[in-house]
Amino acid sequence: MSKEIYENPDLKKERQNCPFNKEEITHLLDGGKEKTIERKQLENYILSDEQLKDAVPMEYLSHADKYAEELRKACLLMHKLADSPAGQVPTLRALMGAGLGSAVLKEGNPLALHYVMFIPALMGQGTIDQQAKWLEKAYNLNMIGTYAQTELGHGTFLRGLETRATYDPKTQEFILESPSLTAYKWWPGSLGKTANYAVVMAQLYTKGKCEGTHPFMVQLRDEETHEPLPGIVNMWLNPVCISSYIHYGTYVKPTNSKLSYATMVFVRVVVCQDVTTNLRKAVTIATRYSCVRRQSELKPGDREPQVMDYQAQQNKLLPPLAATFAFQLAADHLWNLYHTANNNIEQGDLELLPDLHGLSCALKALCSSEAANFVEVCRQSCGGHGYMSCSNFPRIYGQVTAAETYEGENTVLWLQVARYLVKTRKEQSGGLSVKYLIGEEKGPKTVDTTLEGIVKLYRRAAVGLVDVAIAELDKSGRKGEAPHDAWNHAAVYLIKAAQAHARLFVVESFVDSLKEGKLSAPVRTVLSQLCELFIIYWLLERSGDFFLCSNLTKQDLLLLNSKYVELLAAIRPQAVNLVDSFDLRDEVLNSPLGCWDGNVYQRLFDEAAKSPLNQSNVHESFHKYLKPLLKSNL
Ligand SMILES: CC(C)(COP(=O)(O)OP(=O)(O)OC[C@H]1O[C@@H](n2cnc3c(N)ncnc32)[C@H](O)[C@@H]1OP(=O)(O)O)[C@@H](O)C(=O)NCCC(=O)NCCSC(=O)CCCCCCCCCCCCCCC(=O)O
Ligand SMILES: Cc1cc2nc3c(=O)[nH]c(=O)nc-3n(C[C@H](O)[C@H](O)[C@H](O)COP(=O)(O)OP(=O)(O)OC[C@H]3O[C@@H](n4cnc5c(N)ncnc54)[C@H](O)[C@@H]3O)c2cc1C
Repeated sequence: MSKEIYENPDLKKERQNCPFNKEEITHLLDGGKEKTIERKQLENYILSDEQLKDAVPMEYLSHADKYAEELRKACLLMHKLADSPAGQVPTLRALMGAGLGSAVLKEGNPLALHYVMFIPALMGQGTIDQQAKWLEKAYNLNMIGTYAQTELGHGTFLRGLETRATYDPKTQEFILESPSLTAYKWWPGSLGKTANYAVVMAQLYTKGKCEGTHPFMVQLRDEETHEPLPGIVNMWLNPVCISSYIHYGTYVKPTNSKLSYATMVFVRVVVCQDVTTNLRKAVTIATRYSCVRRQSELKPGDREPQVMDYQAQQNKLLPPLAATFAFQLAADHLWNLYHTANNNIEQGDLELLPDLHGLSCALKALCSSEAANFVEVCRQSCGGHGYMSCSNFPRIYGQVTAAETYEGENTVLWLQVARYLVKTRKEQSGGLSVKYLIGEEKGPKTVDTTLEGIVKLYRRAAVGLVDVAIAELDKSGRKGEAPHDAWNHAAVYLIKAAQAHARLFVVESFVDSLKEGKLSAPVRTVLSQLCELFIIYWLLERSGDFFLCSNLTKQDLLLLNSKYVELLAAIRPQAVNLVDSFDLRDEVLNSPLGCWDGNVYQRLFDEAAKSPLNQSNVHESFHKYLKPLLKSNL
């Protein structure tokens, strides 16, 4: 007799009469029906392997045991990738895209940097010969690499890195050295115990001249014993300059000194997708739990309502739900720009490089910071149970908030965006993705609160805030301030302008995707509601920018507020169906609060029972410490 599959009655009711085809949204997010099939096959291939499951919850292991257990699973995962019917590279991309790795490697993947930075650095910076020598070895996992750039004393300011690579024309070798404690490479993932090679970013010195930071391939450990090579602590020998610019002893400048930063640009593009995947998990957990959880009294005397029926809860969860679609579509646009720009760069055409740098910095900073804020709101929306480690919110939050710092600390990236915007606006040239900055915004300044009208408001804010920042810079200049002081004293305005530009890109991506997309009417309706909700939400959150740069009035704002709460009520009935469309398996969500069947309380109880402290009624520490205290009559 087939076991009756439990489904929480409230969730069951939420799923009845769904007005749209969930699979259509799943396919949209996956990039098509075929991609969904591939993803599901990969999920089955990975998640069905009993050896990839944790014998005990990771939180109860020691630091060293956690490392060993994650390394065991990571190595097994790599074997599965290599044996994957879909091929190693497509499977890896699918694994990363689906956020599957973190479903298996809950404390972090000791081999992630090998795939996310080491191999991309070889592919993006290595010469043909170097790629022939190392890429196959790296793909075959005959070497494990990392990307060692950050030092104890420098992470942001790459021109300040202290690690030196001095070219010796006699031996035609580079001598790498860490001249001081602050020069020690610090933070690179896998560097401590796992990697035996690294791409090391160092200042290249040749003929007594510093030619700036360049990537070097360095062997860190013996391939057999894994012992660190002699002198590895503060002196490295025999590194090889990747994409060598040393030709017969002479340094040949690259066409653009920032091409050595290319790996970071790639990862910033990847991070946008990764934080969106994590946000989808958090929103799914919080939404399902909010429809299972009944609490308090809405109508006196009535049954306790689902907490999702409180407008306050909808205000917490529906904007992040909408954001998952907005960020996914923007990340897709950025990924396409990345590919176009990269193909052009390979042909020597660098025209799109500034756009790619500006946009990748903008979107990485925006998506990571917004996702971190939204994940925290999702956690808080689940009350005490959201605080538990098993809810998975602490881990998801740790992953998205790290992205606010790594791959370029967000403030620093915002200032990079501002530099690009000011230059584009002042020079009235270039700026593929900021064409609105070239020439004047045409048309009347009257405000209409249609979708198109709201997008125009975002454009006015984006160009207006750049002009405000430029006015500040010019004012400081007129007072005789040096450009670097004027820049520093305008930082607040510059960052606001950069953020407004990033939000405009996300808003336009969302609106344009709905215009272009071949969507059924029911899907278009619900996604249009989410789009309108999200762009009004952001406008209300930052209304000051719009008051400053457009003719927005108090009446307009009150009208938009009313529209916003109407949209909350309109979308509320579809919240569970929308998160179901993400098609995230329970093993990927890894949270008793977010499981598909809504059997929350039993699963919470089962999780608690796994704690070592719950394996006996009285822990041994009672007899050692508490009992003597109780008897001590202090
Ligand atoms: C850019 C800097 C801040 C400043 O650099 P400079 O000082 O050299 O430049 P200037 O500011 O003077 O500008 C001069 C000029 O150059 C232009 N410029 C600058 N950068 C670029 C660039 N990249 N490309 C093109 N052009 C550039 C700039 O616009 C100016 O132009 P104009 O003169 O015309 O105005 C620089 O110092 C910098 O980048 N700092 C940040 C350092 C950084 O980013 N470090 C990162 C280290 S690596 C790291 O942190 C790794 C983190 C871990 C990564 C893991 C990612 C995981 C992602 C998800 C994967 C999931 C896989 C698993 C899935 C699962 O498990 O489920
Ligand atoms: C989880 C994690 C994984 C990492 N993995 C790697 C890795 O694999 N490889 C690697 O090389 N690195 C790695 N890093 C390091 C990471 O890249 C750096 O921490 C990051 O680039 C920030 O640099 P920083 O630590 O020097 O911060 P700092 O720049 O020192 O930041 C401190 C403060 O100074 C401010 N600040 C700095 N410069 C400016 C400026 N010009 N204008 C205004 N404010 C400024 C910042 O905004 C910030 O508020 C990792 C970091 C983390 C957290």
